[in-house]
Amino acid sequence: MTSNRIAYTGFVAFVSVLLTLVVVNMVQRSPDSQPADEDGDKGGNGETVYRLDQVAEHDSASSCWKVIDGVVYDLTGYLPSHPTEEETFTRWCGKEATSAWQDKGNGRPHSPRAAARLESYRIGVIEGG
Ligand code: HEM
Repeated sequence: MTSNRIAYTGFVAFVSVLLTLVVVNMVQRSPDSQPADEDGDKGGNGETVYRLDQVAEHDSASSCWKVIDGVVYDLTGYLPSHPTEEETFTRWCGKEATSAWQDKGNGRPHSPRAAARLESYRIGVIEGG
């Protein structure tokens, strides 16, 4: 009787551990089951992949996304800090802005300090980019 009970307890413990492992495995394997931001799809490396038409919806000072070198940045929060008149910065919101970033519209590249700033606004990559 006692050995039966021990066997039963052992069996229940075994099944519990097994179930826990199965559940943990399922949760780890399905990052896609979490909703992606703004309709973006999760790419292979876990970064959100956006299409240009999704970026194009964020074309104003109230929501300003730009694509630079295939990377998507949400620069809404940076806008007030940019050291030019607002329009210089906002005219590129919602757009592919690599060339504007590279030459500032005046032929001069941004500084390494500016490039470091940029990285903190990264939200994903562009589809096929
Ligand atoms: C993509 C469109 C952009 C345009 C057209 C643009 C243009 C300019 C212009 C005209 C200046 C001032 C003049 C000069 O320094 O030569 C400037 C300076 C600056 N911009 Fe931008 N900018 C853009 C995006 C950005 C972004 C995304 C950041 C950072 C997140 C940034 C950070 C800075 C900083 C820190 C400066 C001061 C000078 C420097 O460090 O290079 N800019 N930008």
